[in-house]
Amino acid sequence: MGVNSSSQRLRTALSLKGRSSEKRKILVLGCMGAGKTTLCRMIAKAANAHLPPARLYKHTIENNLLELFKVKYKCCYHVVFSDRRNNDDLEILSVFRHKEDLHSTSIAAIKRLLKSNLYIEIMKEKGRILELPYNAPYYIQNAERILDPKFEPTDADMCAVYSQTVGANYKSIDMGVVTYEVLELPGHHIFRRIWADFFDNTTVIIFVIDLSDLCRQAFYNKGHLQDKVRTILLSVVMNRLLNKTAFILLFNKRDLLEEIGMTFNFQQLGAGIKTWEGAEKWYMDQCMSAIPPTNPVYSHSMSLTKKPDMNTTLFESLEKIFQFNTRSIDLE
Ligand SMILES: Nc1nc2c(ncn2[C@@H]2O[C@H](COP(=O)(O)OP(=O)(O)OP(=O)(O)O)[C@@H](O)[C@H]2O)c(=O)[nH]1
Ligand SMILES: [Mg+2]
Repeated sequence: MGVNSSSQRLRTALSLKGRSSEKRKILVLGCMGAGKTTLCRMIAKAANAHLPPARLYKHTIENNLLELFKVKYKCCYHVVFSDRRNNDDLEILSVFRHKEDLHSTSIAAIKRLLKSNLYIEIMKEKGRILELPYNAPYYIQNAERILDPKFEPTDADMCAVYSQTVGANYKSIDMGVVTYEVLELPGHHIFRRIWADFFDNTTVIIFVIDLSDLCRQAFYNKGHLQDKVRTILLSVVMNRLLNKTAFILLFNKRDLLEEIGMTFNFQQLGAGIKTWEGAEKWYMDQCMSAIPPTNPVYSHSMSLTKKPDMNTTLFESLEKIFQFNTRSIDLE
């Protein structure tokens, strides 16, 4: 998807006539790590709104890479590797605090670990798949470049990065007569308690859902992850401040569902579901059924980082919602 065609589509969606100095609020909600910040960044980019310069992402990207090895260390500190050097290297990284520049000792340790077959060894020893930080394979593939002292973050790096949103991530998109306020609220449960404080006058809620949850064993522990997203969604839609709000359910990380789902056992879901496509449909139906018939709702399944086909999906829905909204305002 070219940025220009995205910009055009988003501008069409947003450029409907409004009253002078009218504000329209788009609230972006969803669980932790679902992809809300990634989405807001893409909307801002398509709207040519101001984005922080790439160099400001450098430190966080390096920390994401380091985190990969810190998690490994926590998961396997008692495992004795065939190459004892691996333990020493993991130990070096576990105590390293990244302040300004990556230390040469840490860079050397990461490079050695990357050359080893550490992942395979850990999985063999532990007999289970590790919970790795978001986009671990991306960081492994791009580690050499990220470790280079002259490293400059690319667009793809900024898409892959994860840093938990604290407070609110706010973008104001000025279209002349109408200003769109895009507000992401953090997904951690501590912050979910205060979501409702931000519900008044919301035109659209974009609720982002991580499809790759379907490939996590925790999803199949009844009452835990499986019902979590639907329960959160239900508590949102039941709020009376949102009885006229339109919903867009954005099922994200389809790339991961497809990749991991190829070999995952979905029969645990029951209802004869065997494929990742079947699981996806089941999940989408479950979540859609949480929205009352009185609220306009659209749903889309996509991968924000791999194939962000927002032209035919998200922006189309926004266009329809704003058209409907403008008509109902005119009728009043
Ligand atoms: N593989 C894959 N990764 C994605 C996709 N969308 C987002 N991510 C990654 O998922 C991680 C979390 O994304 P964020 O957008 O920061 O998540 P968030 O919903 O804002 O999370 P909180 O702010 O903690 O509530 C990041 O590392 C993203 O790069 C996708 O479609 N596919
Ligand atoms: Mg966020």
